[in-house]
Amino acid sequence: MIAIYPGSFDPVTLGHLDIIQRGCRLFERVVVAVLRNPNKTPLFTVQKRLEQIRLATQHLTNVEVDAFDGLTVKYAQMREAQVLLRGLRAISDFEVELQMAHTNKTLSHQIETVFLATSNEYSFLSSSVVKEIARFGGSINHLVPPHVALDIYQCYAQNNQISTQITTEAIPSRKSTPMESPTTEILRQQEA
Ligand SMILES: Nc1ncnc2c1ncn2[C@@H]1O[C@H](COP(=O)(O)OP(=O)(O)OP(=O)(O)O)[C@@H](O)[C@H]1O
Ligand SMILES: CC(C)(COP(=O)(O)O)[C@@H](O)C(=O)NCCC(=O)NCCS
Ligand SMILES: [Mg+2]
Repeated sequence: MIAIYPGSFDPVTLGHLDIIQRGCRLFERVVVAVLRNPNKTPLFTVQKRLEQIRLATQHLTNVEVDAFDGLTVKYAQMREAQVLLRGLRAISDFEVELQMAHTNKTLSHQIETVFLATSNEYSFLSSSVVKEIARFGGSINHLVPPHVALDIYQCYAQNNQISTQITTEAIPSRKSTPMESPTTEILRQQEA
């Protein structure tokens, strides 16, 4: 069975990765699908988010990472997937997720939404929380993969939104120069 795990992933967190890893044990294939959403102003481009997720999931053999636009169920049909995989953290998620699942059911009766409950340690974690902590100089090393932490710090540094108040322990050791993209650099090193 093929499952689509759709979302914004701006950026991918350890909470998302936990859902992906557990999904991989349940389904033959998990397609992490990043929505190209013209209504949102994300921190990272879709291309960058794809790179971040690919690097973070490269140890998983049955994961694919892709971008899509339009309706999620149409994308799922195109990929011949039977399941939409989503995570649930709290009641607040439940309301939105249930509405989404019901809407999707009206659009395609064949496709089932499957929810995985968040793991305890990630129940508070969201991409927004990560960005907020980083913006104000806190450490995010326990919340996202190292290459994503570098990307975020770099992004805020470039935007002058992060200040000298970032403590050195908040920033993982880095080899790249400030203007380079750490994720791209890591991918390049691995391809070499
Ligand atoms: N910590 C987590 N545990 C379980 N599921 C999660 C977690 N974080 C996100 N998800 C799930 O991943 C899917 C994609 O979520 P999304 O890309 O909106 O991430 P987010 O962390 O909620 O980001 P944002 O703060 O931008 O809303 C949703 O189903 C969401 O419920
Ligand atoms: C992308 C997403 C799954 C929400 O992702 P998010 O949890 O990252 O906000 C949802 O907005 C979506 O499916 N968008 C595509 C448009 C669509 O299919 N809408 C109908 C279902 S609400
Ligand atoms: Mg969300």
